[in-house]
This record gives sequence, C-alpha cells and structure tokens, in this order.
Amino acid sequence: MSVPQPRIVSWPGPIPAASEQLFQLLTFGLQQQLPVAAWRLPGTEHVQLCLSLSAEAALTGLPPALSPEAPAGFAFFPFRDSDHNPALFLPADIYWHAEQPDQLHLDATDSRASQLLAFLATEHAADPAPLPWHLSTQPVPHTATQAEYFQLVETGVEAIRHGQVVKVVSSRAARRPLPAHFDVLRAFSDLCARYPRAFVSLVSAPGAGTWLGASPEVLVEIDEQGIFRTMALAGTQALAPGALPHHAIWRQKEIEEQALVARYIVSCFKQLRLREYDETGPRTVVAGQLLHLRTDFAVNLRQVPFPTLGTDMLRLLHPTSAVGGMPKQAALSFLQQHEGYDRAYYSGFLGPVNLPQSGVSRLFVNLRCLQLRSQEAVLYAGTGLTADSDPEREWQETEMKLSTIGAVLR
Ligand SMILES: C=C(O[C@H]1C=CC=C(C(=O)O)[C@@H]1O)C(=O)O
Repeated sequence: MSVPQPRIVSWPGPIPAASEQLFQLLTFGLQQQLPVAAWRLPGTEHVQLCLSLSAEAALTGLPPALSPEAPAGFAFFPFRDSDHNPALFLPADIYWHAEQPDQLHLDATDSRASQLLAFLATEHAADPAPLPWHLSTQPVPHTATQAEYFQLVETGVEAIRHGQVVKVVSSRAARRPLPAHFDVLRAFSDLCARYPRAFVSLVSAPGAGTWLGASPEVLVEIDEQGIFRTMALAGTQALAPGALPHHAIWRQKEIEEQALVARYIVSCFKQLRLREYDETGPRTVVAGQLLHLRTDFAVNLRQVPFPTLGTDMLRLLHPTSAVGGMPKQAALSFLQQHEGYDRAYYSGFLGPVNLPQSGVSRLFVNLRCLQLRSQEAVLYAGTGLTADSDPEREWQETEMKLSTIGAVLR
C-alpha cells in the first residue's frame, strides 16, 4: 500500500494577512480539538504552524528521532515524562510558513485536510468568538511562597555542601490573573516583537493544555548546512539600562555554574566518542532584560560521519544541567523530593523536527514560559544553585525571569 505524501496546495481564495491566516488555521484546529503549534525562530520574522489531524497520533511517549527519514512535526516534551504530562510529537499533517503565505503543505486526499481547505475558503465572521484553547485537566500546581522557596534553596545548598549534588536548579510556579480580554494570539505576537532573539512558541494540545514561551536556550539544532549545535547557558544578571552586555562582570558563582553545564556537554561528546567539535565562549548574551553566560558547541555533520549525533545528544542532554543539575540523576531525585510541585512542560523541550525540510530540526528548552488556565496563567522560573547561593538573591532571580513572559500579561 502506498503511503500518501504531503503535497503543497494553494491557499484557497484570496490570501489574508499572515495574522489572519494564523488565526484561521488555529480556529480550525481548536474547533476540531486537534493539537496545534505555532512558532517563530530566533532572528527570523515569519511564523510557522503545524497542525495534526489526530490527537491520538500526537501521543508518542518517545523523544523524537532527529534523522531526515523520521516523521516531520513538532516535539513537545515534558520535564519528566508521565501520564499527567505525556510526551507529544505533533505530526505535521498541515504545515504553513508565513514566508510562503500562498502555500499549505498537506495531503489533499485526506478528508480532514479537505475540510480545512473548505473552511479556509469560506467567509469568516468579522467579530469571532474567543478561540477554544485546550486547557490542562491537571490541578493548578502548588506555588511556593517566598518562605518556602527560601527553604528549598537552603535545602539545595545543604545538599551541595554535603556532596549529594554538585549543582541543582530549583524552580517554582507563580499564578497571575489574566488581564481583561486577554488575547493569546496577540500575546504571541507581542512576544515575537519583544524578543527577536528568542524561540517564541504557542502550543495547544489535548492533555497538555496551552503554553506560551520565549526561550533563549537551544537544546539541539541541526541546520540546513548540516551543522549540529547545542549550548551551555547559565548564570543570570539584569541588563542595566544603557549598559553594554560585553561589559558585564560575572561573579565566581555564575562562572562556575555555567562551566558545569559546559563540562556536562563535553562529557556527553566524550561518551559518544566524538572529539571533533568546536567550542566558542563563554560569552555574555542578552535574553530579554537579562544577561546569561553562553558557550556554543558545533559539529559539522558533513565532515564528521555521525548521522545519529542529534538523536543521541538529545537523549543524553535532556534534562540538561541548566534545568536539572549535576550529577543528573542525583539532582533529579533531589528535585522530585524537595521541589514540591509538578513542572509539567516547563524545562522540557519543544520545537520543529524535519521542518521546514527534512534533515533540519530545532529543539529548545521550554523556559520563560506560561501555561494558560481558564482565568489565570501559571508562570515558571528556576535558578541554578551552587554552594554560595543566597535565598533572597535566588528569589529575586526567579522574579526577573518570570517578568520575561509576565510582560504579556500587563
Ligand atoms: C532555569 C531557567 O534558566 C536557566 C537558563 C539560563 C540561566 C539559568 C540560571 O542562571 O540559573 C538557568 O540555568 C529558567 O529560566 O527558568
């Protein structure tokens, strides 16, 4: 039996503005209770969208394979895979890129895809009803008070001093009311405008709910030139108004914290017996109103014959020491025992696989994100702890990180 291949079809009828195209595609997907993802890559202008025609097909339970032969779609992976927070891979049954607004990638012989084409060809109400975003059925996570977070940091520092862990990344959730007439799509374009260097995402899927984010951290990337990339991102300070990022001075604590993440990446290369990688940094980078220290790693997959490097590194890296800690298992057990809430998809990973073309994948760590609830949003942020961590400073750091995504709620 031959497998139907996705094809390119023309947008039916006159082509509206990209924001209206996005709205119509999302409307169709959400009204049919299907999983959808929209994203804007760092440093680019155009939004892309992937819509799956079956909610069940998105429940993979496995990290995606990053090979050109693997299915194309959008990965949405939790911090910890569980029944509450299933690992999702949204097959790209429908794919749209605002750069080619006249095109839709789909299999027109599929009856649901033809329903979409019929839907797009019809006139839409000028004053549409709000979109039926998917909402998580899980309870709202516990949100730590300042006293509870101080306690968590102190327990983390104790664990480091006793040698149970070398580094651990504690985190918390915070509830914020939604402003009146909050519009998710407007918030998504607001994020795109505010954070041109971030990976801006909007994912809405049965079982997972709706998540918005502006992540500064690449987990694993394979680009059009066959270059594999990953990064060690850690250390945080506020970007003072008028200050130049490269004038930032880092404390020993942040330098060590970031060096541990970089060392972990090198240990993963070693585990795979890969010696031919480029390492650049650490240097100071801007993420919204914050500065981080970043080391970039690159491998040219056309020169180093390692076709499974992307898939192998993804499995070794997640969750990285920038969101879990080191040693990995000890840090994860510490968090399981002491963090006191469910991170769900915060500090998981997400991004397009084999889109817009096979062999190209871009996965990011799900940071600076929020989860939409019916009347409120749940925001998430964490901080890397070392033996010198001070609870008050760590709390302030989570406040600064929360304000990156919190900006769209004001
Ligand atoms: C865990 C988060 O950030 C990570 C990435 C950059 C800097 C970090 C830090 O300074 O602690 C964190 O490792 C978060 O934003 O919630």
